[in-house]
Amino acid sequence: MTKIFRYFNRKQWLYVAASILFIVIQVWLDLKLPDYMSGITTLVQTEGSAMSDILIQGGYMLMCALGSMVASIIVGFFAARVAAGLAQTLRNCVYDKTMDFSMEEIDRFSTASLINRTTNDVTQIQNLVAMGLQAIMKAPILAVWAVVKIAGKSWQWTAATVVAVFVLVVALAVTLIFALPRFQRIQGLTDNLNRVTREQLTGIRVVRAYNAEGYQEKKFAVANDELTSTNLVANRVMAMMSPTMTLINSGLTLAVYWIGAYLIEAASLTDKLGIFSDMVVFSNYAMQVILAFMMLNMIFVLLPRAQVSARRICEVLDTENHIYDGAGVKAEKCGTVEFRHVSFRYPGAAADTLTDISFTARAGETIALIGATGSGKTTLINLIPRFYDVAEGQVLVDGADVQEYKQEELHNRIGYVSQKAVLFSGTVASNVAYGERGHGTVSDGEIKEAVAIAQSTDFVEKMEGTYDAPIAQSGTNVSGGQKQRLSIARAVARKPEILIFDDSFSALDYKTDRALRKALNESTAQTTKLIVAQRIGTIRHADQIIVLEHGRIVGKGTHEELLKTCVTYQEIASSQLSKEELNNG
Ligand SMILES: Nc1ncnc2c1ncn2[C@@H]1O[C@H](COP(=O)(O)OP(=O)(O)OP(=O)(O)O)[C@@H](O)[C@H]1O
Repeated sequence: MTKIFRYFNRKQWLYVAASILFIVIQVWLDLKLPDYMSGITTLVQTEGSAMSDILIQGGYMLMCALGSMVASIIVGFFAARVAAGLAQTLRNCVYDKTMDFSMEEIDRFSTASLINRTTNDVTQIQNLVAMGLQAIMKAPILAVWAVVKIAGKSWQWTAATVVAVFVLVVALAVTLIFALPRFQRIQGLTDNLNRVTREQLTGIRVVRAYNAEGYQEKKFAVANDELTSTNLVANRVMAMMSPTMTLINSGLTLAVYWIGAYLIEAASLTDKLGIFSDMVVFSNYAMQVILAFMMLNMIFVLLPRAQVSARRICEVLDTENHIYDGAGVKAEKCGTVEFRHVSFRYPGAAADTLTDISFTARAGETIALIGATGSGKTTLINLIPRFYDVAEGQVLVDGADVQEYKQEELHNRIGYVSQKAVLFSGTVASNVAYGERGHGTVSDGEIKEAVAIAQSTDFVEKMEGTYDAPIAQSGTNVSGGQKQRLSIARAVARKPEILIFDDSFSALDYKTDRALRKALNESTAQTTKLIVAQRIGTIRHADQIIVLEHGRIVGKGTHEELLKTCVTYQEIASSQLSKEELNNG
């Protein structure tokens, strides 16, 4: 939890210092009240006291109470500012860190957990700081000050207060021992619930089409029940604290008056009044001590959760990113890609996904990757933008190892179209001109040109607002093929040296596929293209086709060469092409 304090900025520390000042003022005013009360008790019991004297004392009490209220409001205001500011800083830090994560770290934490850590966990810290700043600071100041005030009054009363505080501390400790592990589980179970809900909502069409609502509901119910029951146990344990506190509080008042009754009875007539007055004052101070611990109790309700959240946030913030920037490369942008004896294994996997991959794509060439599903095509191209680092060998872009590049420099050389087309909420234009490319922003003309190359002009110009037509989150208001074409337009608009298409033509009809490839070849003749494809038709004119099987290259060459030399390619081709097409190469 203390690690989180390093995220306070100077201004927030100033607010904390100001809060402490106002808390001291508040405690001083609170503890002045019993003094005036003692004065009033004495005045009431003294013969000949004037009413005006009592009213004056009462007026002072009122002023103290009002002053305390104002100080408390000011502290609340500062605490809210500090808490909200810290929450904002933490959200920014976690978000920035997550953005820097490589796929390895994202896979390790899971998307649902990262979202939860950025939102729910940060809120837990915010709540603790908002409440804690008032209570954590006030409680010890109040407790110590009140103890100083009552010390020396009567050892019997002091002993009763010590016993009450001891019982209170034991009750707090027992509660924490039971509740803390449960609060730890609650955060993990919340992640799980988020994961199940997310999965269900993103796959809602499949769920409906397969009448799997019942199955999903059961999955959700299991996650929900587990979270609810853990929550219930933890909260029941915490709920015990409030009556325990009230019991101790009432018990102490009773003890103070009981002891007081004996002391008054045993005292001489002249001392009786003094002891009675002391008793009233002492019981007030003793209440303040208990109040301080009750405040701490409030913190202990929030602290365990916040502690777990702080640990989860720090886990993200302290994670060493496996992929870090290289020193930077000044290599001329020409568009060559070379794999030199590359092997790769996913973290935790038992075997290599790619083994000894070597090939070269020269500037302007089109390299196609084909192979059965799971043969490693996506994995291979993901090594070029350095989504993962190789285990062995080297991936070179423009003659330099990708690990030597600053990631931004590397990504500026690449236009990447992922297997699953991704669009962001915004407009057609904002999606096509997305991101930074290192050589100025994408102009309107370039957007139109890229949309035309991606064979999207027709449907974009039919949309209401054309290039400014809204695109919903994840592109749910355009079709799968339209989404793919806009993703291609986005890559083309970057005008990179290297274009990577990961099975990006799969949702296109044959006519559009052909037209798009023709337009791409004409307008991006100088650009090196790496195309993952399932259809032979998409890649048969590539300069080099690489055939992958179980993560190894089993064939390399042109369509005609592979038809003669590579059995795997022949099998793929014979399943897709007619006899004449096969015979004609
Ligand atoms: N993030 C990951 N973590 C662990 N293993 C993975 C991960 N992604 C892919 N794999 C595994 O690596 C292998 C190669 O997957 P990859 O996605 O590269 O295949 P592919 O040839 O692109 O398949 P497809 O044509 O179906 O897209 C598969 O066995 C897959 O299970």
